[in-house]
Amino acid sequence: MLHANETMRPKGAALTLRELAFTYPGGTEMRFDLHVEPSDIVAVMGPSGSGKSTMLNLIAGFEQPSSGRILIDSRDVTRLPPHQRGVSMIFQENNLFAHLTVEQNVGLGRSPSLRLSAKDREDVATAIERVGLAGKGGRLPGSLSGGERQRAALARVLVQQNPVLLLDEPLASLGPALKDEMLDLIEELHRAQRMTILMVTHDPRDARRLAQSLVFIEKGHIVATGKTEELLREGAPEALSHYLGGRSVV
Ligand SMILES: Nc1ncnc2c1ncn2[C@@H]1O[C@H](COP(=O)(O)OP(=O)(O)OP(=O)(O)O)[C@@H](O)[C@H]1O
Repeated sequence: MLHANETMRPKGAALTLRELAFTYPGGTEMRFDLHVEPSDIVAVMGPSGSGKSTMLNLIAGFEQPSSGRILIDSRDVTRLPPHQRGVSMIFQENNLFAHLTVEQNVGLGRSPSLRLSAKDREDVATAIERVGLAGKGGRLPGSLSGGERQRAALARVLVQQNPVLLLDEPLASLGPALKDEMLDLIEELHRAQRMTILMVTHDPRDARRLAQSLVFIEKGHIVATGKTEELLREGAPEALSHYLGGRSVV
């Protein structure tokens, strides 16, 4: 369904976290060190409360680290506002403005003031079509299903054309069939745009399906990284095996 073309050309950026430190008021310090190669897809796993969302929020610029650096390719984005980082993020839900149509929500990915050129409008329409929402551009998010709303959020990512995409449990509220469709779509988008992807998931099947690499976080630190298959097999580090319970066996 998707093809890379002139307007949506392949790209991805290396992502590096260097001694990135952050502490919530009254919490203990989290510290992240990570390097992701351009266009890799990385699954981020770990127990509830371990810091997965916090790490993504730091990368996106929604939280500020107390020290350390975030590099996207060789650009230091640590102190840049979110919209200047080249990072898109999709959450579990509430990715769309309820009072704006699908078209407008997607258009925001190109212009925050929705001043769109003819070319922008064309790209918005193409993106909406690519995620399978043709004919639904005039709808408000409230009249879409949960899966369709997540598709609209992906269409916005397409027009943003950022080299890094962060997915914070984007499939968690979807049933199994819809989840599969979304995974297919994410794979297709990745083939077309080659963005570097970090995806938080609690489901080892999602990790296996999409991500070559896996990062395991515990208590605010990355305690294991490696190839997804290897880490998910028996013999994974103790903390990861414990977290996975019986689910690690292929
Ligand atoms: N705004 C906040 N203020 C204070 N503490 C917070 C805040 N947000 C998160 N925390 C705490 O920071 C820790 C890490 O939270 P985070 O949301 O990053 O975990 P997570 O791994 O994404 O969890 P989950 O899998 O449940 O979504 C938790 O102990 C959480 O209670």
